[in-house]
Amino acid sequence: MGNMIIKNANQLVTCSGFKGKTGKEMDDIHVIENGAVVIEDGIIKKVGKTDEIMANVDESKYEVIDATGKAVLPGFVDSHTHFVFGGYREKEFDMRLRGCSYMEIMQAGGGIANSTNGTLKASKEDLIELGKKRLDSMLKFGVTTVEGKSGYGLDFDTEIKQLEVMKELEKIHPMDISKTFLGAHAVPVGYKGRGEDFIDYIIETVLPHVVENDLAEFCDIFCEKNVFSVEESRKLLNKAKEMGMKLKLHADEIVHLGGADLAAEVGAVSADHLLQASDEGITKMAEAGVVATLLPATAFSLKEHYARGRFMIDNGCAVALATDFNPGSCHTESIPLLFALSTLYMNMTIEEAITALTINGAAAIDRAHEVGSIDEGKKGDLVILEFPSYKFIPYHIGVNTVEKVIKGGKLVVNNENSGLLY
Ligand SMILES: N=CN[C@@H](CCC(=O)O)C(=O)O
Ligand SMILES: [Zn+2]
Repeated sequence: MGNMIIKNANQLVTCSGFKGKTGKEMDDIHVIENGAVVIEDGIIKKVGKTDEIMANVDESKYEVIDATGKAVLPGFVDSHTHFVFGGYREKEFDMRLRGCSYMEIMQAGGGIANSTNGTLKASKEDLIELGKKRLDSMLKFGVTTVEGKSGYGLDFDTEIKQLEVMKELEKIHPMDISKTFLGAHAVPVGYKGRGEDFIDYIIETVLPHVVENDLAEFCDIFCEKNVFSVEESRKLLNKAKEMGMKLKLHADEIVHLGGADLAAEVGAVSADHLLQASDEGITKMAEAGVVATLLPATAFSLKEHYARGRFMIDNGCAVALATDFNPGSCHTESIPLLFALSTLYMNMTIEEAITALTINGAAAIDRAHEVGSIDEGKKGDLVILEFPSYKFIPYHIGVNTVEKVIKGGKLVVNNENSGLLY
Protein backbone atom coordinates (compact mmCIF):
# COMPACT_ATOMS: atom_id res chain seq x y z
CA MET A 1 0.00 0.00 0.00
CA GLY A 2 1.37 3.38 -0.98
CA ASN A 3 1.97 6.89 0.29
CA MET A 4 0.92 9.34 -2.37
CA ILE A 5 -0.11 12.93 -2.93
CA ILE A 6 -2.16 14.03 -5.92
CA LYS A 7 -2.14 17.82 -6.15
CA ASN A 8 -3.29 20.68 -8.37
CA ALA A 9 -6.23 18.71 -9.77
CA ASN A 10 -8.29 21.08 -11.90
CA GLN A 11 -11.35 19.25 -10.55
CA LEU A 12 -11.28 16.89 -7.60
CA VAL A 13 -14.61 15.09 -7.89
CA THR A 14 -15.05 13.52 -4.46
CA CYS A 15 -18.58 12.01 -4.71
CA SER A 16 -18.34 12.39 -0.94
CA GLY A 17 -20.50 10.14 1.21
CA PHE A 18 -20.58 6.83 3.06
CA LYS A 19 -23.87 5.39 1.79
CA GLY A 20 -25.82 5.15 -1.44
CA LYS A 21 -27.31 8.39 -2.78
CA THR A 22 -30.94 8.64 -3.70
CA GLY A 23 -33.04 10.95 -5.83
CA LYS A 24 -31.67 14.50 -6.17
CA GLU A 25 -28.55 13.71 -4.10
CA MET A 26 -27.28 11.75 -7.10
CA ASP A 27 -26.80 14.97 -9.06
CA ASP A 28 -24.35 16.45 -6.52
CA ILE A 29 -20.86 15.02 -6.96
CA HIS A 30 -18.96 17.53 -4.75
CA VAL A 31 -16.27 19.12 -6.91
CA ILE A 32 -13.24 20.81 -5.35
CA GLU A 33 -11.36 23.10 -7.72
CA ASN A 34 -7.57 22.91 -7.55
CA GLY A 35 -7.88 19.95 -5.20
CA ALA A 36 -5.40 17.63 -3.52
CA VAL A 37 -5.52 14.22 -1.83
CA VAL A 38 -3.07 12.73 0.63
CA ILE A 39 -2.90 8.93 0.87
CA GLU A 40 -0.96 7.11 3.58
CA ASP A 41 -0.58 3.32 3.72
CA GLY A 42 -3.21 3.06 1.02
CA ILE A 43 -5.84 5.06 2.94
CA ILE A 44 -7.03 8.60 2.19
CA LYS A 45 -5.84 10.93 4.98
CA LYS A 46 -6.62 14.41 3.69
CA VAL A 47 -8.81 15.92 1.00
CA GLY A 48 -9.11 19.63 0.16
CA LYS A 49 -7.74 22.63 -1.72
CA THR A 50 -4.14 22.15 -2.86
CA ASP A 51 -2.74 25.26 -1.11
CA GLU A 52 -4.31 24.34 2.24
CA ILE A 53 -3.28 20.68 2.06
CA MET A 54 0.27 21.33 0.88
CA ALA A 55 0.92 23.94 3.60
CA ASN A 56 0.90 21.13 6.18
CA VAL A 57 2.64 18.15 4.55
CA ASP A 58 6.22 17.16 3.87
CA GLU A 59 6.15 16.22 0.18
CA SER A 60 9.41 14.29 0.37
CA LYS A 61 7.67 11.42 2.18
CA TYR A 62 5.26 10.73 -0.69
CA GLU A 63 5.10 9.83 -4.33
CA VAL A 64 3.70 13.06 -5.80
CA ILE A 65 1.52 13.29 -8.89
CA ASP A 66 0.86 16.72 -10.32
CA ALA A 67 -2.65 16.65 -11.77
CA THR A 68 -2.56 20.15 -13.26
CA GLY A 69 -5.16 20.36 -16.04
CA LYS A 70 -6.76 17.04 -15.08
CA ALA A 71 -9.93 15.89 -13.36
CA VAL A 72 -9.57 13.33 -10.56
CA LEU A 73 -12.41 11.00 -9.50
CA PRO A 74 -12.90 7.97 -7.23
CA GLY A 75 -12.02 4.63 -8.85
CA PHE A 76 -15.10 3.17 -10.53
CA VAL A 77 -17.02 0.31 -8.92
CA ASP A 78 -18.40 -2.23 -11.40
CA SER A 79 -21.01 -3.90 -9.21
CA HIS A 80 -22.38 -6.60 -11.55
CA THR A 81 -20.17 -8.87 -13.67
CA HIS A 82 -19.74 -12.54 -14.56
CA PHE A 83 -16.03 -12.38 -15.40
CA VAL A 84 -14.98 -15.97 -14.54
CA PHE A 85 -15.99 -18.28 -17.38
CA GLY A 86 -14.53 -20.65 -19.96
CA GLY A 87 -15.38 -20.50 -23.67
CA TYR A 88 -17.01 -17.74 -25.69
CA ARG A 89 -20.42 -17.36 -27.34
CA GLU A 90 -19.72 -15.22 -30.38
CA LYS A 91 -21.94 -17.56 -32.44
CA GLU A 92 -24.93 -16.65 -30.25
CA PHE A 93 -24.24 -12.97 -30.81
CA ASP A 94 -24.40 -13.69 -34.54
CA MET A 95 -27.61 -15.72 -34.09
CA ARG A 96 -29.21 -12.78 -32.28
CA LEU A 97 -28.27 -10.47 -35.14
CA ARG A 98 -30.08 -12.92 -37.42
CA GLY A 99 -33.29 -12.75 -35.39
CA CYS A 100 -33.08 -15.33 -32.55
CA SER A 101 -33.85 -13.96 -29.10
CA TYR A 102 -31.71 -14.47 -25.99
CA MET A 103 -34.41 -16.64 -24.41
CA GLU A 104 -34.97 -18.71 -27.57
CA ILE A 105 -31.27 -19.57 -27.61
CA MET A 106 -31.37 -20.43 -23.91
CA GLN A 107 -34.46 -22.63 -24.27
CA ALA A 108 -32.89 -24.46 -27.22
CA GLY A 109 -30.07 -25.56 -24.91
CA GLY A 110 -27.58 -22.74 -25.60
CA GLY A 111 -26.93 -19.59 -23.60
CA ILE A 112 -25.83 -20.08 -20.00
CA ALA A 113 -25.59 -23.86 -20.61
CA ASN A 114 -22.89 -23.22 -23.23
CA SER A 115 -20.81 -21.28 -20.74
CA THR A 116 -21.43 -23.99 -18.15
CA ASN A 117 -19.81 -26.54 -20.47
CA GLY A 118 -16.89 -24.22 -21.20
CA THR A 119 -16.34 -23.49 -17.52
CA LEU A 120 -16.60 -27.15 -16.57
CA LYS A 121 -13.84 -28.03 -19.06
CA ALA A 122 -11.52 -25.18 -18.05
CA SER A 123 -8.95 -25.87 -15.35
CA LYS A 124 -8.64 -23.61 -12.34
CA GLU A 125 -5.34 -22.34 -13.76
CA ASP A 126 -6.97 -21.50 -17.11
CA LEU A 127 -9.74 -19.60 -15.37
CA ILE A 128 -7.23 -17.67 -13.25
CA GLU A 129 -5.29 -16.64 -16.35
CA LEU A 130 -8.45 -15.59 -18.19
CA GLY A 131 -9.79 -13.81 -15.11
CA LYS A 132 -6.55 -11.89 -14.69
CA LYS A 133 -6.64 -10.63 -18.27
CA ARG A 134 -10.23 -9.48 -17.84
CA LEU A 135 -9.44 -7.70 -14.58
CA ASP A 136 -6.50 -5.97 -16.29
CA SER A 137 -8.81 -4.71 -18.97
CA MET A 138 -11.30 -3.39 -16.38
CA LEU A 139 -8.49 -1.71 -14.42
CA LYS A 140 -7.46 0.24 -17.52
CA PHE A 141 -11.00 1.65 -17.67
CA GLY A 142 -10.55 2.91 -14.11
CA VAL A 143 -12.42 0.14 -12.28
CA THR A 144 -10.77 -0.49 -8.90
CA THR A 145 -13.49 -2.64 -7.29
CA VAL A 146 -15.49 -5.29 -9.11
CA GLU A 147 -18.24 -7.72 -8.22
CA GLY A 148 -17.95 -11.21 -9.76
CA LYS A 149 -20.46 -14.04 -9.79
CA SER A 150 -20.30 -17.79 -10.06
CA GLY A 151 -23.19 -19.31 -12.01
CA TYR A 152 -21.45 -21.11 -14.87
CA GLY A 153 -21.13 -24.26 -12.83
CA LEU A 154 -24.62 -25.25 -11.69
CA ASP A 155 -22.96 -28.19 -9.95
CA PHE A 156 -21.02 -28.32 -6.73
CA ASP A 157 -17.49 -28.62 -8.14
CA THR A 158 -17.70 -26.00 -10.85
CA GLU A 159 -19.54 -23.42 -8.76
CA ILE A 160 -16.94 -23.78 -6.03
CA LYS A 161 -14.15 -23.68 -8.63
CA GLN A 162 -15.39 -20.30 -9.90
CA LEU A 163 -15.54 -18.84 -6.40
CA GLU A 164 -12.09 -20.20 -5.54
CA VAL A 165 -10.70 -18.69 -8.74
CA MET A 166 -11.91 -15.27 -7.59
CA LYS A 167 -10.36 -15.86 -4.17
CA GLU A 168 -7.01 -16.62 -5.87
CA LEU A 169 -7.33 -13.58 -8.14
CA GLU A 170 -7.80 -11.34 -5.11
CA LYS A 171 -4.34 -12.41 -3.94
CA ILE A 172 -2.51 -11.69 -7.19
CA HIS A 173 -4.39 -8.72 -8.61
CA PRO A 174 -4.78 -5.18 -7.26
CA MET A 175 -8.52 -5.15 -7.98
CA ASP A 176 -10.85 -5.61 -4.98
CA ILE A 177 -13.35 -8.38 -5.74
CA SER A 178 -16.77 -8.79 -4.15
CA LYS A 179 -17.82 -12.41 -4.64
CA THR A 180 -21.38 -13.54 -5.34
CA PHE A 181 -22.74 -17.08 -5.35
CA LEU A 182 -25.10 -17.43 -8.33
CA GLY A 183 -25.66 -21.20 -8.25
CA ALA A 184 -29.27 -20.54 -9.31
CA HIS A 185 -28.38 -18.99 -12.66
CA ALA A 186 -30.20 -21.57 -14.81
CA VAL A 187 -31.88 -24.92 -14.34
CA PRO A 188 -29.32 -27.55 -15.46
CA VAL A 189 -30.31 -30.21 -18.01
CA GLY A 190 -30.58 -32.95 -15.37
CA TYR A 191 -33.22 -30.91 -13.50
CA LYS A 192 -35.25 -29.81 -16.55
CA GLY A 193 -38.78 -28.93 -15.42
CA ARG A 194 -37.76 -29.41 -11.76
CA GLY A 195 -36.50 -25.98 -10.78
CA GLU A 196 -37.69 -26.40 -7.22
CA ASP A 197 -35.71 -29.61 -6.78
CA PHE A 198 -32.64 -27.82 -8.06
CA ILE A 199 -33.18 -25.02 -5.54
CA ASP A 200 -33.37 -27.69 -2.81
CA TYR A 201 -30.11 -29.21 -4.10
CA ILE A 202 -28.41 -25.81 -3.89
CA ILE A 203 -29.79 -25.14 -0.41
CA GLU A 204 -28.79 -28.54 0.93
CA THR A 205 -25.51 -29.14 -0.86
CA VAL A 206 -23.74 -26.08 -2.25
CA LEU A 207 -24.84 -23.15 -0.07
CA PRO A 208 -23.56 -24.64 3.23
CA HIS A 209 -20.09 -25.16 1.72
CA VAL A 210 -20.04 -21.61 0.34
CA VAL A 211 -20.97 -20.17 3.73
CA GLU A 212 -18.71 -22.40 5.85
CA ASN A 213 -15.70 -21.59 3.67
CA ASP A 214 -16.53 -17.92 3.32
CA LEU A 215 -16.41 -18.18 -0.47
CA ALA A 216 -18.99 -15.49 -1.21
CA GLU A 217 -20.57 -12.50 0.46
CA PHE A 218 -23.74 -12.41 -1.66
CA CYS A 219 -26.29 -14.93 -2.89
CA ASP A 220 -27.98 -14.10 -6.21
CA ILE A 221 -30.60 -15.78 -8.43
CA PHE A 222 -31.92 -15.33 -11.99
CA CYS A 223 -35.59 -14.71 -11.14
CA GLU A 224 -37.19 -14.87 -14.58
CA LYS A 225 -39.98 -16.58 -16.52
CA ASN A 226 -38.80 -20.06 -17.57
CA VAL A 227 -35.80 -19.83 -15.22
CA PHE A 228 -36.61 -19.45 -11.47
CA SER A 229 -40.03 -18.34 -10.22
CA VAL A 230 -40.64 -15.74 -7.53
CA GLU A 231 -41.50 -18.56 -5.07
CA GLU A 232 -38.29 -20.48 -5.83
CA SER A 233 -36.29 -17.28 -5.57
CA ARG A 234 -37.91 -16.37 -2.25
CA LYS A 235 -37.07 -19.81 -0.86
CA LEU A 236 -33.38 -19.66 -1.81
CA LEU A 237 -32.88 -16.04 -0.80
CA ASN A 238 -34.53 -16.42 2.60
CA LYS A 239 -32.42 -19.50 3.29
CA ALA A 240 -29.22 -17.69 2.25
CA LYS A 241 -30.18 -14.75 4.47
CA GLU A 242 -30.76 -17.11 7.39
CA MET A 243 -27.25 -18.45 6.79
CA GLY A 244 -25.78 -14.94 7.00
CA MET A 245 -25.43 -14.02 3.33
CA LYS A 246 -26.39 -10.71 1.75
CA LEU A 247 -28.76 -10.81 -1.18
CA LYS A 248 -28.95 -9.78 -4.83
CA LEU A 249 -31.38 -10.63 -7.62
CA HIS A 250 -31.44 -10.66 -11.40
CA ALA A 251 -34.93 -9.17 -11.48
CA ASP A 252 -37.60 -8.25 -14.03
CA GLU A 253 -35.18 -8.42 -16.97
CA ILE A 254 -37.08 -10.07 -19.85
CA VAL A 255 -40.64 -10.10 -18.51
CA HIS A 256 -42.28 -8.53 -15.48
CA LEU A 257 -42.39 -11.21 -12.79
CA GLY A 258 -42.23 -9.18 -9.57
CA GLY A 259 -38.50 -9.50 -8.88
CA ALA A 260 -38.27 -5.86 -7.79
CA ASP A 261 -41.05 -6.43 -5.23
CA LEU A 262 -39.32 -9.57 -4.00
CA ALA A 263 -36.01 -7.70 -3.62
CA ALA A 264 -37.77 -5.21 -1.33
CA GLU A 265 -39.54 -7.99 0.58
CA VAL A 266 -36.37 -9.98 1.36
CA GLY A 267 -34.22 -6.89 2.00
CA ALA A 268 -31.81 -7.42 -0.88
CA VAL A 269 -28.84 -5.07 -1.13
CA SER A 270 -29.51 -4.68 -4.86
CA ALA A 271 -31.88 -5.77 -7.61
CA ASP A 272 -30.34 -5.77 -11.06
CA HIS A 273 -31.50 -5.31 -14.70
CA LEU A 274 -35.11 -4.14 -13.91
CA LEU A 275 -36.07 -3.39 -17.53
CA GLN A 276 -39.62 -4.56 -16.82
CA ALA A 277 -39.95 -3.45 -13.18
CA SER A 278 -43.36 -1.98 -12.37
CA ASP A 279 -43.97 1.43 -10.79
CA GLU A 280 -45.05 -0.38 -7.64
CA GLY A 281 -41.93 -2.55 -7.55
CA ILE A 282 -39.73 0.53 -7.99
CA THR A 283 -41.52 2.36 -5.18
CA LYS A 284 -41.08 -0.64 -2.90
CA MET A 285 -37.37 -0.78 -3.71
CA ALA A 286 -36.97 2.94 -2.92
CA GLU A 287 -38.77 2.47 0.42
CA ALA A 288 -36.74 -0.61 1.34
CA GLY A 289 -33.41 0.98 0.33
CA VAL A 290 -32.64 -1.61 -2.37
CA VAL A 291 -30.08 -0.29 -4.86
CA ALA A 292 -31.37 -0.42 -8.45
CA THR A 293 -28.42 -1.67 -10.49
CA LEU A 294 -28.98 -0.90 -14.15
CA LEU A 295 -27.08 -2.63 -16.93
CA PRO A 296 -27.63 -0.56 -20.09
CA ALA A 297 -24.91 -2.31 -22.11
CA THR A 298 -26.97 -5.52 -21.82
CA ALA A 299 -30.13 -3.80 -23.07
CA PHE A 300 -28.04 -2.34 -25.90
CA SER A 301 -26.50 -5.71 -26.76
CA LEU A 302 -29.89 -7.49 -26.67
CA LYS A 303 -31.56 -4.61 -28.54
CA GLU A 304 -34.07 -4.15 -25.69
CA HIS A 305 -35.38 -0.87 -24.32
CA TYR A 306 -33.44 0.62 -21.40
CA ALA A 307 -34.42 0.38 -17.74
CA ARG A 308 -36.25 3.47 -16.48
CA GLY A 309 -33.30 5.13 -14.75
CA ARG A 310 -34.82 8.61 -14.82
CA PHE A 311 -38.08 7.40 -13.29
CA MET A 312 -36.23 5.42 -10.61
CA ILE A 313 -34.10 8.40 -9.58
CA ASP A 314 -37.12 10.73 -9.59
CA ASN A 315 -38.93 8.24 -7.37
CA GLY A 316 -36.25 8.07 -4.72
CA CYS A 317 -34.14 5.05 -5.72
CA ALA A 318 -30.39 4.79 -5.41
CA VAL A 319 -29.35 3.86 -8.95
CA ALA A 320 -26.05 2.13 -9.77
CA LEU A 321 -24.69 1.36 -13.23
CA ALA A 322 -22.64 -1.74 -14.04
CA THR A 323 -21.31 -3.50 -17.13
CA ASP A 324 -22.78 -7.01 -16.59
CA PHE A 325 -19.61 -8.23 -18.37
CA ASN A 326 -20.38 -11.84 -19.35
CA PRO A 327 -19.85 -14.21 -22.30
CA GLY A 328 -23.45 -14.14 -23.51
CA SER A 329 -25.86 -11.25 -23.19
CA CYS A 330 -23.23 -8.52 -22.80
CA HIS A 331 -19.60 -9.11 -23.63
CA THR A 332 -18.09 -5.77 -22.65
CA GLU A 333 -16.13 -4.30 -19.78
CA SER A 334 -16.46 -0.80 -21.26
CA ILE A 335 -17.18 1.97 -18.74
CA PRO A 336 -17.27 4.61 -21.53
CA LEU A 337 -20.14 2.69 -23.14
CA LEU A 338 -22.12 2.88 -19.87
CA PHE A 339 -21.61 6.66 -19.72
CA ALA A 340 -22.76 7.02 -23.33
CA LEU A 341 -25.90 4.92 -22.91
CA SER A 342 -26.98 6.25 -19.53
CA THR A 343 -26.60 9.92 -20.44
CA LEU A 344 -27.82 9.82 -24.02
CA TYR A 345 -30.55 7.18 -23.79
CA MET A 346 -31.63 6.93 -20.15
CA ASN A 347 -31.83 10.66 -19.51
CA MET A 348 -29.40 10.53 -16.62
CA THR A 349 -27.19 13.58 -16.05
CA ILE A 350 -23.41 13.23 -16.24
CA GLU A 351 -23.29 13.73 -12.48
CA GLU A 352 -25.89 11.01 -11.83
CA ALA A 353 -23.96 8.60 -14.04
CA ILE A 354 -20.78 9.33 -12.08
CA THR A 355 -22.59 8.75 -8.78
CA ALA A 356 -24.01 5.51 -10.19
CA LEU A 357 -20.52 4.22 -11.03
CA THR A 358 -18.82 5.32 -7.81
CA ILE A 359 -20.59 5.66 -4.45
CA ASN A 360 -23.80 3.94 -5.59
CA GLY A 361 -21.81 1.12 -7.23
CA ALA A 362 -20.11 0.71 -3.86
CA ALA A 363 -23.50 0.74 -2.10
CA ALA A 364 -24.71 -2.00 -4.47
CA ILE A 365 -22.05 -4.31 -3.00
CA ASP A 366 -22.35 -2.92 0.53
CA ARG A 367 -18.94 -1.25 0.41
CA ALA A 368 -19.93 2.42 0.49
CA HIS A 369 -18.12 2.72 3.83
CA GLU A 370 -14.74 1.88 2.27
CA VAL A 371 -14.72 2.76 -1.47
CA GLY A 372 -16.70 4.79 -4.03
CA SER A 373 -15.73 8.31 -2.92
CA ILE A 374 -12.69 10.43 -2.11
CA ASP A 375 -13.22 10.77 1.63
CA GLU A 376 -10.86 10.56 4.58
CA GLY A 377 -10.65 6.98 5.85
CA LYS A 378 -11.53 5.33 2.54
CA LYS A 379 -9.20 3.34 0.29
CA GLY A 380 -6.90 5.45 -1.86
CA ASP A 381 -8.52 4.34 -5.14
CA LEU A 382 -8.61 7.10 -7.77
CA VAL A 383 -8.64 7.78 -11.47
CA ILE A 384 -6.98 10.73 -13.17
CA LEU A 385 -8.51 11.75 -16.46
CA GLU A 386 -6.62 12.96 -19.49
CA PHE A 387 -8.90 16.03 -19.51
CA PRO A 388 -9.61 18.98 -17.16
CA SER A 389 -13.30 18.23 -16.61
CA TYR A 390 -15.35 15.16 -15.68
CA LYS A 391 -17.77 16.21 -18.42
CA PHE A 392 -15.30 14.82 -20.98
CA ILE A 393 -16.18 11.27 -19.88
CA PRO A 394 -19.47 10.99 -21.83
CA TYR A 395 -18.60 13.82 -24.22
CA HIS A 396 -15.68 11.83 -25.65
CA ILE A 397 -18.13 9.16 -26.75
CA GLY A 398 -17.11 5.57 -26.21
CA VAL A 399 -13.43 6.43 -25.62
CA ASN A 400 -11.44 5.74 -22.47
CA THR A 401 -10.60 9.14 -20.94
CA VAL A 402 -8.79 7.58 -17.97
CA GLU A 403 -5.08 8.39 -18.03
CA LYS A 404 -3.92 7.01 -14.68
CA VAL A 405 -5.37 4.62 -12.12
CA ILE A 406 -4.32 4.59 -8.47
CA LYS A 407 -5.17 1.64 -6.24
CA GLY A 408 -4.46 1.85 -2.53
CA GLY A 409 -2.14 4.81 -3.07
CA LYS A 410 -0.14 3.09 -5.82
CA LEU A 411 -0.04 3.91 -9.51
CA VAL A 412 -1.30 0.72 -11.20
CA VAL A 413 -2.16 1.99 -14.69
CA ASN A 414 -0.67 4.69 -16.85
CA ASN A 415 -2.58 4.59 -20.13
CA GLU A 416 -0.43 7.46 -21.39
CA ASN A 417 2.44 5.12 -22.10
CA SER A 418 2.99 1.60 -20.88
CA GLY A 419 -0.47 0.69 -19.50
CA LEU A 420 -0.29 -1.70 -16.55
CA LEU A 421 2.31 -0.99 -13.89
CA TYR A 422 1.48 -3.20 -10.95
N1 LIG B 1 -29.54 -12.64 -17.21
C1 LIG B 1 -28.91 -13.51 -16.66
N2 LIG B 1 -27.59 -13.59 -16.48
C2 LIG B 1 -26.59 -12.83 -17.18
C3 LIG B 1 -26.31 -13.38 -18.52
C4 LIG B 1 -25.64 -14.65 -18.46
C5 LIG B 1 -25.29 -15.25 -19.77
O1 LIG B 1 -26.01 -15.11 -20.75
O2 LIG B 1 -24.25 -15.91 -19.78
C6 LIG B 1 -26.95 -11.37 -17.19
O3 LIG B 1 -26.99 -10.81 -16.10
O4 LIG B 1 -27.16 -10.77 -18.24
ZN1 LIG C 1 -25.87 -10.86 -14.48
